Amino acid sequence: MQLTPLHVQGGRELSGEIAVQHSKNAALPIIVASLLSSEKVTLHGIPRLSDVATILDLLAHIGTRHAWIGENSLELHTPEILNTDAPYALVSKMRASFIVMGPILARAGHATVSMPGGCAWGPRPVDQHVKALRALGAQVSEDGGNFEATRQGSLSGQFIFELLTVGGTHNAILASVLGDGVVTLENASIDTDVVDMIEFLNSLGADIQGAGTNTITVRGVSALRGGTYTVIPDRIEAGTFMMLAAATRSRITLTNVRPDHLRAVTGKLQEMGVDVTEQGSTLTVDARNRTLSPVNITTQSYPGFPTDLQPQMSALLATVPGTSVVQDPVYPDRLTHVAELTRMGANITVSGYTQVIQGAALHAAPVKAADLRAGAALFIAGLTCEGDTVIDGVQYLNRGYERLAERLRGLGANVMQPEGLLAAAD
Ligand SMILES: CC(=O)N[C@H]1[C@@H](OP(=O)(O)OP(=O)(O)OC[C@H]2O[C@@H](n3ccc(=O)[nH]c3=O)[C@H](O)[C@@H]2O)O[C@H](CO)[C@@H](O)[C@@H]1O
Ligand SMILES: C=C(OP(=O)(O)O)C(=O)O
Repeated sequence: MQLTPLHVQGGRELSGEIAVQHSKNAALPIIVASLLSSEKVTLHGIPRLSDVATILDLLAHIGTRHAWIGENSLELHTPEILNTDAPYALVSKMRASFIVMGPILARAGHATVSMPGGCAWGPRPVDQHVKALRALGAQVSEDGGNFEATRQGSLSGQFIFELLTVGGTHNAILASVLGDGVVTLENASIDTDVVDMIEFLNSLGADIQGAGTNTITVRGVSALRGGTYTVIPDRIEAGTFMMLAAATRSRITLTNVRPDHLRAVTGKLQEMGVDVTEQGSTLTVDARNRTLSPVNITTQSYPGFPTDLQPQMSALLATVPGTSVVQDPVYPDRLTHVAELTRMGANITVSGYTQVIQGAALHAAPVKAADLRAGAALFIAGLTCEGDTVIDGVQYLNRGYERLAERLRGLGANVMQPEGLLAAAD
């Protein structure tokens, strides 16, 4: 859905407290994992986002009935798998949809899932998902833009991922939970979103060992029961707000945070001279009256600096005098923010996946977000400068940030609400 542009008038200090939403990237696989149980599952801490609406549309096609039972609580029930396919129209909207392959295959014995296609910032392969399922005994073929997976018996055996993949680890675990085989995944992702999905599945009776380590063992069980689970706080939203506080040289307190999930981000902000203090699930970022220093960043898998915060960090560093170098080898083409920040006066030179950023004051300009985190970067940049920054492509922000304009207005941000920004998920 095309939304009217967002108007941001910055150049003022922000202050106050903001509650961080629960994690989009943990919630999506947990919603998908609910497909493995034929009983009712209740999830708390589900952010109201367009990505959540998209995954619920896909699950409705597969056979899930859902009901919102509170602002951020959702009941899901999949008594049986009605359709074993995930069509292009639904998968192409959001790449995370590809992991429905695992649970459909587990419950129905076969699954047809459209190839996910590229993102705004470049290719996002799924070869590791396919290799893992094949190594564990499934047959996977490619036909007419779809992957078709079938299995005769339970999945079993060992797979060593060739690289760390969050989605690949999700998919392989989801395919292995039901049955009587034993699956060992080596070089598996230790990402917080993988750990959260495993804890959810184990709470329904799955037998998955090794969460948070590179070796995950899944012992098949005959069925999962229903249950209730609360999703972890969103470390990417928290990191976005931390960078917003630093870029606007403000003091902001974030609640509903897991500071232990944000060590790489906190460390870099401290290295820049930002004061970050933790107290339980609260984190205060203070950049008032400070001269910030440039830093170098290289993205990595968790617990390294996340690629999902690279554009926001680039926007912050574009305001910090001196030379910073930002490298994103995880997604080398994730650079759609650069041309738009340049329209706002940023001095960024790109070579491969490396940005060399010479910090300077930015100025307002009309800009366009081409993806979710690029949109967040432009939002941060707009809040650092006076004048009217008009951000087009607001629908991307709705993918990942719940009621962003309204919540930031609570911190004193001057953001005009475009029509439709609240109506993200139903
Ligand atoms: C919905 C969700 O949770 N999305 C996150 C998830 O995406 P996603 O799970 O898709 O990302 P992966 O962790 O799989 O990708 C990491 C790296 O592995 C590569 N790769 C991945 C799979 C594969 O089969 N082959 C392959 O080469 C990718 O191109 C990338 O370079 O983790 C990314 C990396 O932290 C984040 O940017 C996304 O926001
Ligand atoms: C890129 C993201 O999500 P996805 O993997 O669904 O594209 C993100 O959350 O920043």
